[in-house]
Amino acid sequence: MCLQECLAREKHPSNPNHHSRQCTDTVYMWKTRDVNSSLNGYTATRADTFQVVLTFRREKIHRGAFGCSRNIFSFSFSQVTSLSSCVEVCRQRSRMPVYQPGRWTKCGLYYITSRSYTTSATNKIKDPPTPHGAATHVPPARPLEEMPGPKGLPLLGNLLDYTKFGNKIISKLHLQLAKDFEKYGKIFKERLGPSTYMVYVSDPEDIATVFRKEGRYPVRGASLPLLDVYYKRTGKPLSLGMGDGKQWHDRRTTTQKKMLRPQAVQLYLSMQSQVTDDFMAYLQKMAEEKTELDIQAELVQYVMESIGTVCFNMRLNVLGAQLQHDAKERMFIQKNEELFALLGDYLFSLPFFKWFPTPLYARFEELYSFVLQFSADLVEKSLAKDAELRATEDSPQHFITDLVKDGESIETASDSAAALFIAGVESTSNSLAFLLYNLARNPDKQDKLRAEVTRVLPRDCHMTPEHLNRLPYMKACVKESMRLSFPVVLGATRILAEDAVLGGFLVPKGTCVINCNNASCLQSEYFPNPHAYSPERWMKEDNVQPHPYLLLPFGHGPRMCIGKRFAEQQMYIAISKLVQNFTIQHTGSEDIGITYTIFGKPDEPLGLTVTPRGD
Ligand code: HEM
Repeated sequence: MCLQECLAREKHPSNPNHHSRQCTDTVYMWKTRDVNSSLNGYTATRADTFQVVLTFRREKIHRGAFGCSRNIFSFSFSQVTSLSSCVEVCRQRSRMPVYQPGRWTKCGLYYITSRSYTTSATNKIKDPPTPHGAATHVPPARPLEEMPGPKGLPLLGNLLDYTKFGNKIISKLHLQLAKDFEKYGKIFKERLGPSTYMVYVSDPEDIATVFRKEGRYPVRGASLPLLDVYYKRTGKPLSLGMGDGKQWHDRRTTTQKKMLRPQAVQLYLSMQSQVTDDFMAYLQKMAEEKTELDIQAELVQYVMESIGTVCFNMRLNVLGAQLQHDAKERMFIQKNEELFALLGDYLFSLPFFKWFPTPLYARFEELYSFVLQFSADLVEKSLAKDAELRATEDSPQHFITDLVKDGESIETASDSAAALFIAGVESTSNSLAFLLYNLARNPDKQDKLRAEVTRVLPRDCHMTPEHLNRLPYMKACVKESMRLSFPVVLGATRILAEDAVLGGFLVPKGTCVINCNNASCLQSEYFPNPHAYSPERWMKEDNVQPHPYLLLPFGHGPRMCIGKRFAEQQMYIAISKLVQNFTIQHTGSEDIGITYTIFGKPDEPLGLTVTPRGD
């Protein structure tokens, strides 16, 4: 029975000449039924208002908890030709995922006639009788070879695109990817070498599928070949976050308990708050003395001090220090920055250095040896200080010693602290710089954030977990800044552990897939007015939340960034205290772009000033 017939049968009980009313509530339990086969065949013909209610269980990523999302959309009948197309429009508008068993719970369908009254009579729409033997129409997945993408050379494929002669220079990769997505759609492939394919995806549903197919020990695929060669040559044991399989997993397990559990990270909150308060005092003093500051450089030193306090449980005293050109700390900052630039440049390059040590490899080794030695010296000092402290204090908090207590060897624990320090400085300082920039460019948002912070956090008070829980707008500001200024050159990459259907193509197990959050984050389909800085998009009161896989700046799943919570906590404290005490202004050029190493950096000085607030 089609809808037209269905409506024609329904008469208002008191006035049989009037067509009705609310036609039906729950049409289908989508958990068990396929949307296309269920809804096709009902053709809407009347120009009445038509509402579709979609309800599904939303998986809250990272926590394993579930929530429910309900969306209602109205159409006139003339806008739709069939219910399935209408439901699909709603689904896309509300950015709900495509139907999956277990995720969808209910799809309700209502009619409100042009006379707009309803009766209690409801009429359940039944499935159209399926002709015997007719198969549900699910288009078969197409082979990977048919997926669109840039044509490559016969043997090399697209490899040369990633050299300095090609269009995929890492520093501006995001711009080329945006063009590719526009040209090929939400998914495209490249060939690296004779038969190795790499697939780029930007649809959040495809991104979710990739994470579901990443396997127990996810493999990133786009590894850092310079590091691989370094560890092979030197024979040193692989550091935290390196290698794959069980070896990677075992190396990470103990450390991750200290870093990703909210309670564990909160233990470091007061240390990070103290460093932040000292930073505020330093900025205040500089303002009083009318000293001009390079805020970006100050942020790097601030993050270094803070992450150093966490990893080594001691102050490095780089905060606000006027570091001499040849000071080891300054050299660490510079060399670490160059190190990440080299790692990024050689992400997809032809690794000649695997076979013979090129000058580039020699430079890399020099830089890496320096930052490792710098961190190892800090570890040594830290352990000596800890031993001293233990003589007087019962159990002072100490990252390395705590890892040892949990079963790590002292060498492994020390190596973890060093690795985290190296990774943490370069990543977080850049994200923080962009956050300040975005707030400076949007004074109304900055004022709104300040109002929230003022309400929740007394001025001379250390940040506590309770304060953090009451600052949703601040968290939205951080999220939105990461959306606009995506912090890593590519979203998380994965080698598929199983075959997957992505964008209608069958992508075989073993293929490297790149989840391009940096592209999806700027698509107007998902984020209306995508270039505007609008933290409100992430606020709970906004009914329609962005799809949970659209923005994953720290990756996702068992291989996600191990420093995520530390980095977030760092940014939360810093930005709350900064807006509370200062007005952040932007005096630089209009639109500052991003240039990528592994991490995104402003491509010119940000031109930020901070002015103390009198209130
Ligand atoms: C804004 C700051 C940061 C961003 C945007 C960021 C981003 C990322 C991303 C995208 C990954 C790959 C995740 C995946 O494949 O799913 C990653 C991995 C990693 N990050 Fe971060 N990160 C940040 C801060 C930090 C900090 C502060 C630390 C250390 C304290 C850190 C240590 C690591 C490590 C060790 C890995 C490798 C994990 C593994 O493979 O097991 N990151 N990060």
